[in-house]
Amino acid sequence: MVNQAAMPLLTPYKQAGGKIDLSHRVLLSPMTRCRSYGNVPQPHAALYYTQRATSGGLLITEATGVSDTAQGYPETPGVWTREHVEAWKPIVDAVHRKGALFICQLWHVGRVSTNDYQPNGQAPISSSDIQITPDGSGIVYSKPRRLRVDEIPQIVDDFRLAARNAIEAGFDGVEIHGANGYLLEQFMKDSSNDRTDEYGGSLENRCRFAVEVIDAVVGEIGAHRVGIRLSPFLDFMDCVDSDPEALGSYMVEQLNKHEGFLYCHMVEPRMAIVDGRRQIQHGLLPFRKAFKGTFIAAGGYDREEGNKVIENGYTDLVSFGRLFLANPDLPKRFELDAPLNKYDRNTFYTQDPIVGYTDYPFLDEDQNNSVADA
Ligand SMILES: Cc1cc2nc3c(=O)[nH]c(=O)nc-3n(C[C@H](O)[C@H](O)[C@H](O)COP(=O)(O)O)c2cc1C
Repeated sequence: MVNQAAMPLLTPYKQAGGKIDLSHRVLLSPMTRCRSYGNVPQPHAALYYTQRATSGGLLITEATGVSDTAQGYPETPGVWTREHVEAWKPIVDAVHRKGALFICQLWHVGRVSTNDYQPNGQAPISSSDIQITPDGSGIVYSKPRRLRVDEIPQIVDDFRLAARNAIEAGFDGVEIHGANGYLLEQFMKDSSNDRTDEYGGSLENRCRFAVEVIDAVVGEIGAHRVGIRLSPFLDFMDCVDSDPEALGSYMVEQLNKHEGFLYCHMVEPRMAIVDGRRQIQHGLLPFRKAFKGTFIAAGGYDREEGNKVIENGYTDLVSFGRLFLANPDLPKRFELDAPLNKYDRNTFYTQDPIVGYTDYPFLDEDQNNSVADA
């Protein structure tokens, strides 16, 4: 039998002088699951996350709201009230009992929302009043309201307090959601930011809000507990930048100013079709090279591609989204090169506490062995 335990994804990783000390490099990507009724994390989340927790693993939570204006999807969790903190505690404890690190992703949707999700039915807030163009999916996001300069410190402070709350709930750190077209990106990218004040125009100005959030969160809980997720190449939610390399590089420079920053987590450009096959474009190398700390790559990875990018040093760690959603024992399956459960898109964002959430099957032990020996 081949000794597959030595495969690159399953080798340990230890961050020099930092918190990350892992037995393998197969991370759970942050994934919104819409099962936190009334924004309160539920006991079924403890089962979902512990199913995916391993000793020496690292999990990132679904995006978690920093305030009552941060919402744009049904039943997503928050971390801005005492009730939220108390509800997270047993979930975090359960994951820790399995020996995994657990990071809370902090989120503000900005304009990816409708008035129905907002307090008093007000308009969602954003960097501008540019509405997301309806894409035929049936969802129409509301026209946002441009934040005034004097309102921005309050939003920055919401991130700071949410980070403090996450630490109080027991999380090992936070990941600032600076990706996928949400509020931080609405400021960073030039398609969604038409401001003419100090938060718009130049790259430095467009990144000012994100940098203020990073600085405030680092000031509150320490750089060693703060990571960030960025997706300079993506065009989700109409957020596109005309120079993604410059944007990503500028942000990495800002992170490097914080000695011991927890990690930089970046999402690949969209998959390209090459010779009829979907391929990852591997656009993150310049950022990986420039960033001084732990680097996480995400977006389209599987066992083969994940092993490749660890082996050639393209990244330190890889996060897996849909494959981990559907395969609670993903590291085990990778180890055995076992077949994977298929994910069901129809239940990604539904509210059932079990179906499509905690009912994806684990490998049966006998099947494990036969696959490993094959
Ligand atoms: C159901 C679902 C929910 C997601 N929610 C989030 C989220 O809350 N925060 C985030 O940064 N990305 C989110 N993503 C993106 C994933 O983290 C990941 O980047 C994406 O699925 C690509 O990786 P994959 O090919 O491994 O699935 C979500 C993806 C899916 C499928």
